[in-house]
Amino acid sequence: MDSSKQLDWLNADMDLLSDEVHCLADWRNRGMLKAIDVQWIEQLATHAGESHVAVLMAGALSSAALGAGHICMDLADVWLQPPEGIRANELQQVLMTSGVHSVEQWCQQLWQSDLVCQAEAITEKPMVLAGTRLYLYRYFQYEQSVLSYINRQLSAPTRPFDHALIGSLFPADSHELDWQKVAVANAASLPFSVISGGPGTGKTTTVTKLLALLVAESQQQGQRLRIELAAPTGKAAARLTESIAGAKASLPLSDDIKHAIPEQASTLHRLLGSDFGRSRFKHHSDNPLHLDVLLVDEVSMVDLPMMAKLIDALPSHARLILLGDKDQLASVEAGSVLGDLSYGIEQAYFQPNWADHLFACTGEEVMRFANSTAPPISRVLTLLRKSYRFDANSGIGHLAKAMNTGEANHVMACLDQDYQDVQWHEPDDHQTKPDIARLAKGYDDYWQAVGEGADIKAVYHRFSQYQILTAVRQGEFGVERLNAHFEQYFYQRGLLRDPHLWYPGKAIILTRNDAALGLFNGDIGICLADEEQRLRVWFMQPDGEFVGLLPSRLNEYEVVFAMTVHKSQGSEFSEVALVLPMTPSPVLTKELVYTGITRAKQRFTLWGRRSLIRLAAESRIKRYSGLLEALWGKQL
Ligand SMILES: Nc1ncnc2c1ncn2[C@@H]1O[C@H](COP(=O)(O)OP(=O)(O)OP(=O)(O)O)[C@@H](O)[C@H]1O
Repeated sequence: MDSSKQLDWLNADMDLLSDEVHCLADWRNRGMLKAIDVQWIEQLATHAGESHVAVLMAGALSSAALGAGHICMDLADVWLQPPEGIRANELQQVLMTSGVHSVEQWCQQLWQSDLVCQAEAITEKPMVLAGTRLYLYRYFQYEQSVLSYINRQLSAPTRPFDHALIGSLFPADSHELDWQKVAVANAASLPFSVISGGPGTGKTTTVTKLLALLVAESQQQGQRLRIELAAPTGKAAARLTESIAGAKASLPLSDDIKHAIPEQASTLHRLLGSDFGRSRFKHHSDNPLHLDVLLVDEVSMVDLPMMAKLIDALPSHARLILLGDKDQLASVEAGSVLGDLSYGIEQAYFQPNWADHLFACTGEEVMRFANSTAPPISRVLTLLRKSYRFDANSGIGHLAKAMNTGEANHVMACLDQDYQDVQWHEPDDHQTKPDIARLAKGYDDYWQAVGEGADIKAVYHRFSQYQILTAVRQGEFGVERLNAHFEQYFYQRGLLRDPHLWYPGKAIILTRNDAALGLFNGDIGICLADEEQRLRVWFMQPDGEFVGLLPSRLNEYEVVFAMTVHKSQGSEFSEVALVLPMTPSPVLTKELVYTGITRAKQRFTLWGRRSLIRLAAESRIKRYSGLLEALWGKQL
C-alpha cells in the first residue's frame, strides 16, 4: 500500500472511529508513528473490528516500539514516559477520555479485546500481554523460543572432557586469574555458552583453543566433529575467517588438530540457507543444520528474530558458542540478545558448585566468585577482561573504558590528555560544515595507490586502513552529506573526473543482500579498471580473493568514504575518525561512541563538541524485552 493511500485511510477512518483517535493522526504527522504503524492500526481497526482507542493506541505504540528496536512495549513505563515527541499528559488525556484512568485499566481494556491474548494462555491473536508488557504476537513467540532454548540448555547435564587438555592449551602459569582458561573450561562443559570481551581481549584466541580442545577430545573418541563458524554480516564473517586462521597459525597445535578446525566462516543467512523469495530459511527444526558445534561471532549484531531462527535450526545435540562484545551497539533490528543474556557478566559470579567445577577443570581460583544467589544464566557467561591489544599507555583503551562506564568526566580527562593514539578536535559553535580537507587527508595513501594503478588487493588494503564514521545519517554532519562533500573535494583535487559517474577509486557499500550476486548488505566494493580497461566494482570474497562486477549489475548501494557507526560494526580499521553532529540526537549514546572508538586499532580521532560528548557518555541504549527479567529477575 502506498503511503498516501494509508494517509487517506487514516484520515477517513479516524472520523469513523472516534475523535480521540485523531491524536494518532497527529502523531503520525509529527513523525512519531511510521507508515508501518499506520498499517498495523488499519488492520486492527478494519479487519478485526476493534475500535477502542486504548487498544488502537497500544497497538500503534507497540508497532512503533518495535521500529525503535524494542521487542515489546511496557505500558507502565509508556504511561509515565511515552516515546520521544509525545507528552505524558497528552497520552493520558486521550486514554482518560476513553475511560482508561490507570495502567491497570489500560491492561484490563486490552484483556477484553479480541486482539490481545494473555501470556499465560496463548492463542493466536495479534498481540500478547505479559504483565504490563505488550508484544506483537510473532515477537512474543521469538522471545519464548529463545528463552525455552536457554532453559533447556541450563538444565542439560554437564559435558565431560579431559581436563588435562586444558593444561596443554594454557601451559603458562600466571598469578593472575586467567579468564581465557575459565572460558574454555566453561564452554567445554556446556552445550551453550557466551564469551564476551572488548577489543583484543583474546576472544578469537580463546575460542580457537576451545575448538582445539573439542577436536582433541573427539579424536580421542575416534569421532569427527562437524564445526561451523558464522557471523551476522559478510564483513564480520571475513574477519572471523582471517582471525581464526591467524590464531591457528600462532598457537602451538598439532597439524592434525589445526586441520580439523575450519577457518571459513559464513554469514548467518548463508548458513541457514537464505531463500530470498521466502520468509523461512532452508534450515529449521524440520531440516536442522548438519553440525556438532556452532560458533557465532559478533553476536551483539544478532537480532532476536535471527537468534530464534538460528536456535530453531540447531540439531538437539549441537553445542552453541556465542562470542561478542556486550558493550557494543545492539542489533539494527529489534532486540539486544547479547546485552540481555550477559547483563550481570561484569560481576562474574557463579553458583558455588559451578565454581568448584571450574576450579577442578582449570586450577583457577574462581571460588572467590562463588555466590549462592547467582541466577542459573550466570553459569554460561565468561567475560574476558584483559586487553592484549591496548597497553596501559593506550589512549584508545582508556577512552573506550571511560566511555563504557559512562563517566563523562573520565571521558573528557582522556580526551584532554596527550595520548599518542587519540586526538580530539572540537568544532567551534558556529561551524556549519565538517573540516572536509582534514578529514579527507586520511585517504591520501588510498588515492595514491589508485593513481599508481595498484592492484585491487593493494587498493583494498589501503582503503581498510582508514575510515570516517558518523553518528547520524542526515544533516551536514551526517553520512549522506559527508560523502557528497568528499566526492566533490576529490573531484576538485583532480582525483576523479565526475562524481556522478563511476570512476576508479569510487568506494561503495551495499545496502541490501543480493542473493543472485552472492553479496550481502554491508559488503564493500571498490571500483577499478580490469585488464581490458573496463570499470568493475571489486568485492572481497570470504577466501580473500576478489570478484569484479560491472557496475550496472549492482542494485542498492551508497558511497562509503564515510559510513555510520552502525554499518561499521564487525569491522576494524587501523585509523578511525568519528564525526559527531553539532546538535543533540537520540542516537548519541555511549554504546555508539564506544563502538566507534573500538573500531580503531592504532589511532582514533574524535570530532565533536564537548557538551555532546558528555551527553553521549551519559546516555545509554534501552531496549525493552522480557529476556532480562526472565533470566536475571530484573527490569529495565
Ligand atoms: N593470553 C594471551 N597472552 C598474550 N597474548 C594474547 C593472549 N590472548 C590473545 N593474545 C594476543 O592478543 C591479540 C588479540 O587477540 P584476539 O585476536 O584473540 O582478540 P579478539 O578479542 O578476538 O580481538 P578483536 O577485538 O579483533 O575481536 C592477538 O595478537 C593475540 O595473539
